[in-house]
Formats: sequence, structure tokens, C-alpha cells
Amino acid sequence: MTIPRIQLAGLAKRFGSRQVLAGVDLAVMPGESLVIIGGSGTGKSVTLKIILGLIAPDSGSIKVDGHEVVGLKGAALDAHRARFGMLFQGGALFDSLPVWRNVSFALEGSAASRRAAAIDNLARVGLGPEVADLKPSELSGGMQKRVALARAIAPRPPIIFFDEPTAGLDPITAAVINDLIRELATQLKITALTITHDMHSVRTVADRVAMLHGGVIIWQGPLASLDGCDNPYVRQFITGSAHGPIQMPGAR
Ligand SMILES: Nc1ncnc2c1ncn2[C@@H]1O[C@H](COP(=O)(O)OP(=O)(O)OP(=O)(O)O)[C@@H](O)[C@H]1O
Repeated sequence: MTIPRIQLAGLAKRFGSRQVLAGVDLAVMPGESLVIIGGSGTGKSVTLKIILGLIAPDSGSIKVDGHEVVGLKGAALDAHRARFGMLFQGGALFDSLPVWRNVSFALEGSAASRRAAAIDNLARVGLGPEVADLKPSELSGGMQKRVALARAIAPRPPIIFFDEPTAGLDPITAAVINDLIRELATQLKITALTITHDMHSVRTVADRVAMLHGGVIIWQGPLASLDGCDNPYVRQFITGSAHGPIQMPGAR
């Protein structure tokens, strides 16, 4: 039996009186692209932060390639984190550094070899070498996202987290980024875990979808079974309806 790349079991986290995660069970298989959907504030980002060891869970287990990672500290925690690439919502590029230094930030070696690697990774996201010496602020939002994607793949991490990868992008640029994520994950055999509200992202990027609601995974299944799914929470989410079992503050 294949060991999951990431396996969450009974993951729970409370902030004050708010039980955000109440026993999340979820497995991501090697090379799989799993998308977690769920409304605002359901704990999607908290789940990613707990996996990265940025927030400690109250209880539960996280195994990466079969090894428990909850409670890791020091060098072991650093080694755990080095297995993950991140594409942050805002891109999170360093404005004071030229594009090539952003892309090669986590790479080692001489400046010349890092620059060459940056240019190679920029090509993978459809950007030419002329972009390498520009500052992020000189680029459009879509190009910045590509640069952030090049940076995330540059160290060839086995796992990449995509946090709202299309937030703030126009629909066409968003579609290009979704296609790129799908293509890169497949080509580079990266295990991808994406959190998003964007159903276009879900449909392009996911092999499998899991919905987080009320602190637990209430449904999961292959992308192909999403539209035929009769779970009322999932149906409300994918149709974007104000009416249904999910009640948002201020909804009538
Ligand atoms: N460090 C923290 N301290 C206290 N509460 C927190 C902390 N981090 C997150 N929360 C709370 O946990 C809940 C879940 O937050 P989270 O950011 O994971 O939601 P999300 O599903 O990613 O939402 P969105 O889709 O809007 O980004 C929210 O109520 C948030 O206020």
C-alpha cells in the first residue's frame, strides 16, 4: 500500500472559545493534487500552518511520508519545512530584490549558477530572461504571480502549498495561473495542496477535492464526482448560493 505523502488524523485546534478544527482526517497521496474548499474562516489556512509547524495543534497527528511531524523542533523542524514550497496569496516577493534573486532565494551555489537556475525556472512559467533583472514592482500582478510560482518550484520541493493562488487576478490571468499549476505539478511530479474559494481553480487544478466545514472534512472525492455530489454543503458551495445549510453572517 502506498504511504500518503501527508496524512492528517484527528487534527484539532481551538482559538479561545472557537473550535476551528475539530478532528480533521485527510490524506494526500504522492503526486496527487488535492484542493481543500470551504467558506471563509473554516480553518483552511490554519490547517496549512499546522502542517508547516507554524501553529501547534491541540491534538491529532500529521504524518509526512509516514513520519510523525507534530512536535518537531530545531533542525528536524527546519528539515520538515524544507520539503514544502509555498505560493502565498499575495505572492510575497521581496520588492528590494531583482526577480532572479527572488526566484533563486532558497537555492545554494554561486551567483552565476543561481541566476541561471532562476532563468530556467522563469522559462517554466513562461517568462523570458529579460524579466530577471527587473524589480517585482515593475511587473503586472499576473507576472508577479508567475515569478512567485517560479520561486516555489525552484528548489523542486516534493510538496507545494498553494494558498488562494488566483486571489486578486482577473479571470484570464487566473486561468493561465491555474493551467500553469496543473502543468507544473504534473511535469515535476509535485504533490500539491491548494486552498481556494475559486471554483475555476478547483476544476483546473484538482485531482481530488475535500470540503472543510464545521471543523471537519465533510466530503471528499475525485474532481469528476464533484458535480454529481449530493452533499448539500458541497452543492451550496459549488453553486455559490446564498441559500442552503451554510449560513454566513449577514445572509438573509
Ligand atoms: N493565530 C490565530 N489566533 C486566533 N485565531 C486565529 C488565528 N489564526 C486563525 N484564527 C481564526 O481561525 C479561524 C480560521 O481561520 P483561517 O484563516 O484558517 O480561515 P480560512 O478558511 O483560511 O479562511 P479564508 O478563506 O477567509 O482565508 C478564523 O476564525 C480565524 O480568525
